[in-house]
Amino acid sequence: MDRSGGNDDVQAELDSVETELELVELQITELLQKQTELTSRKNALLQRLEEACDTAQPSSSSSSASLKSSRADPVMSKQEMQRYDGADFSWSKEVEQQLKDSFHLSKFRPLQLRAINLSLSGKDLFLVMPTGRGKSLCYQLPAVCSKGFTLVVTPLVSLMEDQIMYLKSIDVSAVMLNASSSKEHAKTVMAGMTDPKTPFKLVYVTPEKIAKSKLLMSRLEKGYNANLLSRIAVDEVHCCSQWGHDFRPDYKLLGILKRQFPKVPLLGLTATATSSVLKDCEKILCVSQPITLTSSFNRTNLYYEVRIKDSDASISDVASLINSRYKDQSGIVYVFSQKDAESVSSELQKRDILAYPYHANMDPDDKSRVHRKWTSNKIRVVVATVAFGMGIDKPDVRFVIHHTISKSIENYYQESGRAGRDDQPADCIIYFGFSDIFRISTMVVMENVGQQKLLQMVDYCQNIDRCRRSLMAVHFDEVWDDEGCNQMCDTCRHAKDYTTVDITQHARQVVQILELAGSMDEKLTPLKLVEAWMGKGPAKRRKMIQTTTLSRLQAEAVIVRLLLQGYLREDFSFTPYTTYFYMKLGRKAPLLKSQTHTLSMKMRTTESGSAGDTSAFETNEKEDDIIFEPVVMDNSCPPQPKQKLFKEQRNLSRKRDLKPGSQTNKWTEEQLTDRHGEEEEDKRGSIMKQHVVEVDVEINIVDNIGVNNGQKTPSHPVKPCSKRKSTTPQRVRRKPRANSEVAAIPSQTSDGAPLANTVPSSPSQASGISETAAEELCELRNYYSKQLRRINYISHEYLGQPAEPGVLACIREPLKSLRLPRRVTIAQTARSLWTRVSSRQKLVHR
Ligand SMILES: Nc1ncnc2c1ncn2[C@@H]1O[C@H](COP(=O)(O)OP(=O)(O)OP(=O)(O)O)[C@@H](O)[C@H]1O
Repeated sequence: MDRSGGNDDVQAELDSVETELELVELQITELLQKQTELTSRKNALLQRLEEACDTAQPSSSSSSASLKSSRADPVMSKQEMQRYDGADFSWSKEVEQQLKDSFHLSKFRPLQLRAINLSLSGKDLFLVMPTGRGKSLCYQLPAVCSKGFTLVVTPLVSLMEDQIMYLKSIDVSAVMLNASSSKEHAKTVMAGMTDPKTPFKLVYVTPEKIAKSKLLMSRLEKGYNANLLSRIAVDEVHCCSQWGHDFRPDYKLLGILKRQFPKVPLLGLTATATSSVLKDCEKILCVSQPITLTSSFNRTNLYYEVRIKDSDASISDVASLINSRYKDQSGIVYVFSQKDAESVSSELQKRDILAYPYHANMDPDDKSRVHRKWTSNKIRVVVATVAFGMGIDKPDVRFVIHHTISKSIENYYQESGRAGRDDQPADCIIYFGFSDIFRISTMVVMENVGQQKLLQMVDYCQNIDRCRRSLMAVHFDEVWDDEGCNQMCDTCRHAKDYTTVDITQHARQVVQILELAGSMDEKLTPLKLVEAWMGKGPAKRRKMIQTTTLSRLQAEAVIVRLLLQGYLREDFSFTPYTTYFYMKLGRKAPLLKSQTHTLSMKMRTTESGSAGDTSAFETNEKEDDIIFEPVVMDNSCPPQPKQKLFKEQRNLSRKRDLKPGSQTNKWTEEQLTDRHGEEEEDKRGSIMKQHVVEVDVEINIVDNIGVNNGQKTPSHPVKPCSKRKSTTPQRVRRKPRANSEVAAIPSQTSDGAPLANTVPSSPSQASGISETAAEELCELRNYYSKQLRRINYISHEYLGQPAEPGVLACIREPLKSLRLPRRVTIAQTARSLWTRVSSRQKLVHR
C-alpha cells in the first residue's frame, strides 16, 4: 500500500480544513466586533430614551444644546446632576457677578455652569467640550471665586502665554512657571504659593515642571497644607493617554498630584477624548470615579465636505474657492509638511491670495508675526502644518481647508474646529488624495494606534452615504440622529447622488496582481499597484495581468476600499533613511477565491470621469503588460543622497540579476513565461507542460558533531516540529566536501524513522548548526508550511511530494517545489521561502 500517497491525501485535506477554519475564525472575530459595536449602540440608545423620558417630566434644569449633554455618572442621580445647573449654591451670586464683571460675559454656554458648580463643590471632573466652546472659563471662574490659587497644567508655553495675556487684560492675576522662567521669577511665584494673601489666582505650569521640580512640589505641598491650593486643572487632559492623539510622556507622571493632594478637586479638560482615552486618563491621574461631562461634539454651524484630490488641480480648486466662496474672508489651509506649507502658500500668492506659511521650523518671531497679522486680518489665509494648533482663538474663521487629510478623526475634529468660533456658518473641507494616505501612514507607523486611527480617517473621507457627523459621533461615543445634521454635510446634502457598484471582479484583479508580485518576490507600493492595474509602467513584459478600464480615481477608490475592509493590508520596511510602504494581501483576501463571495461599494453618480463616475464598472476586459518594481515612499521630500544611493544599488543588483545567464534572471524570465503559458493553456483547456525549473542548489546533510565522552553525539536534538511525516527517503544532491566530518548520511533509518542525529544545513554550510538555529528553522518550517498551505488553498494545488521530517523538511520543501511543474504561485513562493531560510541560517550562525 502506498502509505505516502495516503498520508499526502490526509495532509491535503487537513490543510484545506485548517484554511477553512482560519476563515471561519476571521468571520467570528468580525461578528464579535460587530456585536460589541451594536451592544454599545444599544446601550447608548437606551440611555437616550431614558433621558428623553426624564426631560419629559417637569424639571428646573437649564436646557442644554447638546444631544448628549452628560455621560451617565455612576455616583450621581440625574436629578442630583440637574441641581448643578441651578443657582442656589452659596457661591452662585459671586459666580454670576464675576461672569459679568471680570469676564464680561452675559450668560453661560451649555454645561459651563454645571461644570463650575460641580468643581466648586469639590468634585473631580472631566469636561469634554468641543474646541472653542469655553472650557477655560470652567476653571478660571472658580479660581476667581475661591480662596487661594488654582494650579493649571498646560502642554504648551504658547498656550500659557495666551491665557495669561487674556487674564491680565481682564485684571485677573495669573503667573506661569516653565523651563524658561528666570530664577527670580520662579522664587517669587513659589513664595506666593504659601502666602495667605495669594498674590495670584492661577499658576500655569507645564507637566515637565511638575515631573522635574522637587522645589515646586514641596511648595505646592506647603500651599496644600495651608489650604491655599484650591483646584488643579489639567488642560488637554487626553495628552495623559497613550491612546490620545497628542500623547505627552510627562503627562503620565501627573498622578502624583492627586496622590499628594487628595482633597483638592481636579478638573481635566479636553475637546476630543473618547471614553477609552478618558478611562486611561482616570487611571493615570489617580482620580477615582470622576464625573464626566460631555458636551455634544456637534458644531451646528460647521459644514463638512470631502472633495477628491486630483493633485494637479487641487491648488487651483482651493484658490478658486478662496477667491469666490470665501472672498475677503479669513481661513486656514492645513497641509502635510513644511515644504507643502511653503509651496501651497506661494501658489496661492500667485493667485492673488494673501496667504502665508506657518510651520514648526519657522523662527518664533516669524510665527508670532504671522499669527498676529492673521488675527488682525492683515493676512487672509495661513497655510499651516499642525504646528498651527492649540491656542488659536480667532472667532471669524470662515473656512478650514485640509489640503491633506489629518492623521486621525480627533485631529481633524480639533483642526477643523478652529472654524466658526463665533457661531456663524463656516466650512470645513478636506481634499482626499490617494497618495496622501501613504505619506501619512509612513509618518504614523511608529505610533501606538496610528495606523488604525489613520484608517478611520480614511474611512471618514471615503464614505459617501452616511452623514459625516454620524461618523464623528461614533468616534466620540455619541448617539447621532442624521436629521440633526440639518444638511450641513455633503453626504446629507447630496444624499441620493450615489449608487452601489459590485467591485468583486475588480477586487479579484487587484488580489491577482499582488499574488503575482508576491510570487515573484516583488513588493508593490500603492502607487505601483495602481499603475500595474492600469496597465502602466514599462511595456517590456508580456501580458500577465488583467488591467482595468476604471479611471485612475476609481481604481484608487477600489484599492482604498479593499484596504479599509481588510482585503489588502499595509506593509512597511525601514532603512535608516526612509520608510518603504507596500501593499500586501490582507486577511480577507482568500475570501475572494470563493465564487459566492461578493463585494460592493458606494460611488457617486454625478461627477463624470471622476471617482464618482460609475459607468466603467460594467467592463474590465483590457489586458496589458506589467513589471513589478519597489518604489521608495519618501515622505514627499526629494530623495536624499543616501536614498538615491540605496536606489542605485538596488537597481544595480536588479540589473545584475537580469543579465543573460544569471540564475535569478533565468528564473524570473521563466516565471514570466510560465505565467503567460499558464494563461494561454488555461484558455485552450489543455494540460500544462511539465517543465522543471533547474536551480543550482545543493543540500549538505551534516552529521552534527558534538563530542561527548569521545562519542559522536548530536549537539542538539531535532525538535519534532514537522507535521508531515514521510516514509520515503529523500533524494539529496550534494557536492563533495573536503571536510571529513561532513558526510552525506541517510536521513532516515531503513524503516523510515528519522535519524535523531541527522541535522541538515543550508547549501553553503557544511558545518553543523546550533540548537538555536535548529529551533529557528523549526519555527520557520512551521511558518512556511502555513504559508504553503495558504498558497495551496489559493491556487488549489498541492505539492504532493514526500517530505523529510524535522528540520530537513523545512529546507527540502522549498526545493521540492522548485522542481515542480511550473505552477507559478508555488514555485515562486518556494523560492522566496528558500531565500529566507538561507538568510535566517546565516543570521543564527553569526
Ligand atoms: N459663556 C460664554 N459666552 C460667550 N463667549 C464665551 C463664553 N465662554 C467662553 N467664551 C469665549 O469662547 C472663546 C473660546 O473659549 P476657550 O478658549 O475657553 O475655548 P476652549 O473650549 O478652551 O477651546 P480650545 O479647545 O480651542 O482650547 C473665547 O473667546 C471665550 O471668551
